[in-house]
Amino acid sequence: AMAISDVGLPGEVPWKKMSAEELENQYCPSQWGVRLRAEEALRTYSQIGIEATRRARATRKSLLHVPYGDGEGEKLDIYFPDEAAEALPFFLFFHGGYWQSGSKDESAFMVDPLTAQGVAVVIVAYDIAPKGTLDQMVDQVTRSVAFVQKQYPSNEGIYLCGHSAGAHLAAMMLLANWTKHGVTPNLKGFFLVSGVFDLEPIMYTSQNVALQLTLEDAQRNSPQLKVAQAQPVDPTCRVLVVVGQFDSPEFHRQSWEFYQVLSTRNLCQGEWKASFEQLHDVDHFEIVENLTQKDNMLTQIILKTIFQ
Ligand SMILES: N[C@@H](CC(=O)c1ccccc1NC=O)C(=O)O
Repeated sequence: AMAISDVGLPGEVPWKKMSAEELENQYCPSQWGVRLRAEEALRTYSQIGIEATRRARATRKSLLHVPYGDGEGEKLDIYFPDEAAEALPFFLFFHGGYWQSGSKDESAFMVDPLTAQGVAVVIVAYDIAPKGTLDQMVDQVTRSVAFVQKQYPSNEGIYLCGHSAGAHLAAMMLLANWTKHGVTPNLKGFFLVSGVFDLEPIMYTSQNVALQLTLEDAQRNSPQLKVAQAQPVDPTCRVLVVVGQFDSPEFHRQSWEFYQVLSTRNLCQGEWKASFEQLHDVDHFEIVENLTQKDNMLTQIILKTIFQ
């Protein structure tokens, strides 16, 4: 089969040497599970998310469908710990689904174990494609973070977590210009779970039918290309890049290369306090499904980071 492109240095951009079919497969997470077949893996993920959300809404104090902007899709859900407190850490979650599926209403996976330890959890909705463009989604996520800071100015830290496409949106917040939002959020940590940080290969997959990314869109929205020029907001802010053992080689490469660029001393002084973790025995979906469990490795890493 024809390679997508023959330009680029060999070894540096392995995806450019792949056939269209191979690239499609590398960027189809449900093909890589070891326990369930594709449709079953997606159905299980959705069922666990729906059940966790039902439970969170039934058992936790919450504010649901709170508008963070004027748009119909600009809503977020806040779940609170049982004990009222003035100052809480806030954990914001951005769901995945390749910027074209998923919703906040089936993504409250981590609410139970985090609120039980005194963390407020915010599940953020954004306008997925084709309604929303990538630039609009990045702007919405930026405004959702600014909104939480404005509503809870005495928060004990804002932690951003995203999965897959949501990890991309969270990573874009490393580049945000907060001055035009009238507030600097108290960002203390990023948890980037099985993310995509260089969007160019996505252009050559079926995902781009809905996304319609041009090369300029992809480059402008690729934290992999832009983060070296960004200023760390707070030198103590941690960035954890995590990928599942059974994520595809391309997902492993995306996470590893993003961690590498974060750990490289950059032009604007300093570097991010980044770490990299490959989580044992989980695929692209189990890595998030397991956040419903308090004794899960990633849940423990998140709690340790928040309460260190
Ligand atoms: N169509 C994709 C679905 C997918 O990628 C996905 C689904 C739910 C949550 C995250 C996902 N991936 C990245 O955003 C697949 O079959 O794997």
